[in-house]
Amino acid sequence: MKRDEVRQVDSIAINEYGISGLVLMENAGRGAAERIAAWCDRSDAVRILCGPGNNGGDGYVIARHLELLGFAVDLVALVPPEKLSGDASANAMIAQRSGIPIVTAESVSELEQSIDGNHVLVDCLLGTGAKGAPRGLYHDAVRLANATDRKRVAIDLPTGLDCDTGQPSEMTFRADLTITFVAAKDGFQNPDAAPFLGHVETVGIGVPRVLLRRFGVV
Ligand SMILES: NC(=O)C1=CN([C@@H]2O[C@H](COP(=O)(O)OP(=O)(O)OC[C@H]3O[C@@H](n4cnc5c(N)ncnc54)[C@H](O)[C@@H]3O)[C@@H](O)[C@H]2O)[C@H](O)CC1
Ligand SMILES: [K+]
Repeated sequence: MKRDEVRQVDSIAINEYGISGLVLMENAGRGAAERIAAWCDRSDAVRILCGPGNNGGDGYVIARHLELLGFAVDLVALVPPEKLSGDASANAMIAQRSGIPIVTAESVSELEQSIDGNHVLVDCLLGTGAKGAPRGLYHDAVRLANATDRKRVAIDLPTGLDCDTGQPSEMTFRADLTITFVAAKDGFQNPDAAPFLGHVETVGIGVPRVLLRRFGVV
């Protein structure tokens, strides 16, 4: 699917079918957590890097469900939870109230302290809302994450990869596993994307079959 199509699925599910965005985010995050749990060792500590939007919001849901599955998990917020909005803000609040460890990292030095070689790293930095190559702190977060030797998971798509063309930017999260929502993105067919996607798995988010049919997903 194209970026715009998958974003339409999201808004049609909410506006035409009346499914709350929170339900979509919960389904996305729970499904992603279950795939990460199946792919990691229970002994792996997992650190989720959260960006400014709903891709970051997914990260707060993933954290809650990974903890329920028995993993040691924490979050690095590149935007303080209180500055988030909408569904991302709601789930950041829930994670905070659930006592899931969250550190904010708003500088490169803070990032350097939190992105280390001891955790499986999950990229919830930028998703389908990204435009162009990761800028500023997001560029640094991808650089630091790629420099560790631990396993890396991308949520929805690797930060830095163009959703529709599959063209990697000069700083693209190099995932071993990519968990994408609703359907694989058109750009995933580009051979240049393969080193950054790793193994790709698709997770459904609960939108009705009739809506998936409208977009040719089923
Ligand atoms: N139906 C679905 O597929 C669902 C998807 N979900 C998740 O939501 C994200 C898309 O969320 P959105 O808030 O629209 O965008 P992002 O999270 O990607 O954040 C965009 C945000 O980031 C800033 N930004 C944009 N480009 C750059 C850049 N090059 N460098 C730095 N910063 C950038 C800008 O502020 C943008 O506003 C989707 O991927 C899924 O993960 C739902 O959770 C469930 C349903
Ligand atoms: K991502």
